[in-house]
Amino acid sequence: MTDFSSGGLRTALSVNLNKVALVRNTRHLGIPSVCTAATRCLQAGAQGITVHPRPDGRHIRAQDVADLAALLRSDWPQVEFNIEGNPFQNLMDFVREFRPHQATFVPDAEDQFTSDHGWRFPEDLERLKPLVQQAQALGVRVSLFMDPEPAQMAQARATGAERVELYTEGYAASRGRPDADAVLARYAEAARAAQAAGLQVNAGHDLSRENLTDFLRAVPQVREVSIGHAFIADALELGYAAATQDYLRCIEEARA
Ligand SMILES: CC(=O)[C@@H](O)[C@H](O)COP(=O)(O)O
Ligand SMILES: NCC(=O)COP(=O)(O)O
Repeated sequence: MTDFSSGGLRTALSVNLNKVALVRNTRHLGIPSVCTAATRCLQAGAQGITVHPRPDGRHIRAQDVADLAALLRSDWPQVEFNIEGNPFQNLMDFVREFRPHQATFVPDAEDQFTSDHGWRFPEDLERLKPLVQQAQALGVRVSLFMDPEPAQMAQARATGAERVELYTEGYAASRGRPDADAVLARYAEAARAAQAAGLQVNAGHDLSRENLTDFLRAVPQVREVSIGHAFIADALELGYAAATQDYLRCIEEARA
């Protein structure tokens, strides 16, 4: 949950468990467990759990979503559950069955290597509206996965969605390049445009311990970062608890 206690906004850390499931799926032994991973990260202070149950089941599968929903409902009721996916594929089935706190609409093809673009407006506006309404009628907040384009944010809001998630691969890839400052400024501009349109802002994709603090210092009022690939890579070396604490420290450093 976002913490307003100090008057400022503390960005929530939502751990994406896709890659725990990816490793688990390489044997029929049930380990590593996504529920154990979630428990360890939440015990260490993470504020949310994110999963992306892709149609091909390459990592997170329907049973994982069911198990995590039950775990959070029973043991961690204050923790945000965020389910990502394409609402024109299998996402709405999960939204209807599990009613997560948030559904992140991602325009991925079924066979896509990984998420690599956001929604486009006006092309996607009319077809997204009814799905946003369906999710919200179930009490589910909707976040739209978006490229950092300020001019797209007013129409993103016109879908009825409450949030956008800025797709941050472009930021991560720009680090160390001559245009890095300009790229980061673009993300800040996109966030301000989103907020001016009445949207709250999340961020994710290729965020890491190396790039997270600078991003949050430059981009205002980010409500939630969802981090998976780099987080799980760090957890393989440090353990879930130490990795969680490192990422929480990165978030805190951005507030200093
Ligand atoms: C939407 C997004 O950027 C990520 O959350 C996505 O879940 C990554 O998917 P993979 O873990 O399958 O690469
Ligand atoms: N929405 C981004 C996410 O959940 C995880 O992306 P990544 O950290 O695995 O690139």
